[in-house]
Amino acid sequence: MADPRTMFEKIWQRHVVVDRDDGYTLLYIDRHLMHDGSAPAFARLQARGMKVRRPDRSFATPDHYILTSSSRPQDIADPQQRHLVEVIKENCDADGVTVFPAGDPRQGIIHVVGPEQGLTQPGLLIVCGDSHTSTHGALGALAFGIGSSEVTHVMATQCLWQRKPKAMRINVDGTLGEGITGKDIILAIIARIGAAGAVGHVMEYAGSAIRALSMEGRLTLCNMSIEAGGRAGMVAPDDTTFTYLQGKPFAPKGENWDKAMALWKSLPTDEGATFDREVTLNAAEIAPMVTWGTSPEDALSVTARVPDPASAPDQTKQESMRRALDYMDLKPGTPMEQVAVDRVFIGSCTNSRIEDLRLAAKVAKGRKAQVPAWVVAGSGLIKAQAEAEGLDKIFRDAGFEWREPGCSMCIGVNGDTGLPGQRIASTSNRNFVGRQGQGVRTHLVSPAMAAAAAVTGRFTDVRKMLG
Ligand SMILES: CC(C)[C@H](C(=O)O)[C@@H](O)C(=O)O
Ligand code: SF4
Repeated sequence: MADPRTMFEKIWQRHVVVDRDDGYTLLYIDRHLMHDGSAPAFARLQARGMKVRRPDRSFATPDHYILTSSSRPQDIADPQQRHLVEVIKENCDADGVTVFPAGDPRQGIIHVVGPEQGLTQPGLLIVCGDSHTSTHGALGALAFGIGSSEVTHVMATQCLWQRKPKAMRINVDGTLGEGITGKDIILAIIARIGAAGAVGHVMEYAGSAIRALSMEGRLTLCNMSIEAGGRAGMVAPDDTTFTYLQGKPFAPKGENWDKAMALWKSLPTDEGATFDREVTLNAAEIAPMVTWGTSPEDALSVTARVPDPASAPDQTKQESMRRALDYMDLKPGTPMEQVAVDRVFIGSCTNSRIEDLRLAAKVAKGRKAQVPAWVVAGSGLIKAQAEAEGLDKIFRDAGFEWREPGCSMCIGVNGDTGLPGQRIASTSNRNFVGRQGQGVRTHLVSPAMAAAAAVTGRFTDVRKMLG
């Protein structure tokens, strides 16, 4: 029998065009996903008189610069941003690339749209000029972010030079408590291994708690692999994956489905395959998580207290903790549940899918938001589905704002920002200094925890509010 291989190894090998002596490998790309930020890469391609080589393998939608107050690009006040949103459609149309433009019901955040359209499939090699491309690994694809010049390279050649990453497995065994989500798992993982804990590695998430996760939960988990420094995140395809994919617009049909299934079932890591590193967590020990600092690794249970820099192992760490606490305006020893929030944001490619909105609505139902709270669905289709289920009404009745799909306040390059000094409970993936606006203090939480913060005005253990 052949040597046991990891899922990453199997997918990597299927895409090797050539191995070069200097350690670089030319890989064939199955899917190239693009967003409005890919416009400069397109311009470079055009400057060389070239067109997209495989338009049938390329897909785009505007997300970063789109407004969430209106889906009409004409309403974007900043001419440069309006140009990015409009030109991606023009470029795609000119080269025959499928695009879901502003105003199209399928438009949304590219990492939400890919899986939703069935473009993301097990065994595929997927790239996009965006670090959160790791999201797509939730379906058993190998998916990673690339730089802008690499985007042009893929447009021109459908290939990409890469150094082979190492493989790491994160095992999460046991049963999650009620109200604990994929977001809490990934924050617990990053708190454990650190924001650089997986640098140079592809992370495979395994174990009974991962198998029990829905597709949405797995997408959240893989989305934040990059926040642990991982090159990619993956979950082996199983019945959850197949059920999710079946019938999606770009999923294989009929005989092709059966063929695809045969391949997909061969992808999971073989028994006895070895990883460069393994980490194990117990799902039962994971509480609703909240970040206190300015890195996703600064995460702890909502029942904990703001940590004391004096307890840090070395001086460098002590100083960085002090800086973070200063920016976040938090005092060591304060119970997280006593920290009041000024705003709430439910959205982003981490947590804007239907299950996220259902969970947040369950907490918001019959209660009243104490602070401004936004709900931004990840795509037009999710927004429509939520409306069909009456979730928008639950949110509106509870005083939440229901907006158009896009990256929105996850990054704030689109006008959706907080005010200096505001503290935001956010379902996004980055709590960096200034990420949601100058001087804004971001705390990463799950959609359930965000809704709980909205209706209580402070961080509240959502377990007390469910059931
Ligand atoms: C703008 C884009 C390139 C960037 C990324 O790579 O992730 C953004 O999506 C982000 O989340 O910071
Ligand atoms: S939602 Fe946020 S993290 Fe995701 S692609 Fe947009 S800006 Fe990046």
